[in-house]
Amino acid sequence: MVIEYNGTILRNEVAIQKEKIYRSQNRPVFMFRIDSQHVVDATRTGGLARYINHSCAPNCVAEVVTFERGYKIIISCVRRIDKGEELCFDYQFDTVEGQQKIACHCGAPECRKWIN
Ligand SMILES: C[S@@+](CC[C@H](N)C(=O)[O-])C[C@H]1O[C@@H](n2cnc3c(N)ncnc32)[C@H](O)[C@@H]1O
Repeated sequence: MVIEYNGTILRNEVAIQKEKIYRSQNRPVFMFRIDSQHVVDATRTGGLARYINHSCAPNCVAEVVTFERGYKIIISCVRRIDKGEELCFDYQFDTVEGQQKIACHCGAPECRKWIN
């Protein structure tokens, strides 16, 4: 394990409302989907893991671990990481029809060109 992605677990409906509020306040939004019903909101309560970028050839993986009392998002390395190397994982965003595409700048030879 490298780091835990901390934040507040929200139901979808609440997350949608919160996102609207953050955007109206010009805040960057940091959210991680854990399943079809829940999102971890790291915008106000999150730690450093929220700053981890996407890569199509990542050195880490994000896994959702389910407990009796909730969830944890664990970021683990998938290979040796050199000192000073940026941490990254594959966001595995779903492609949503009509949603604005985000160009990927990971720079990997196998880059898929888009994050979503
Ligand atoms: C959780 S934030 C990551 C931290 C962010 N780079 C920052 O400085 O706050 C996710 C956002 O970062 C940007 N991002 C992350 N990985 C990227 C990549 N490989 N290429 C382009 N943009 C990326 C996208 O705008 C994405 O929506």
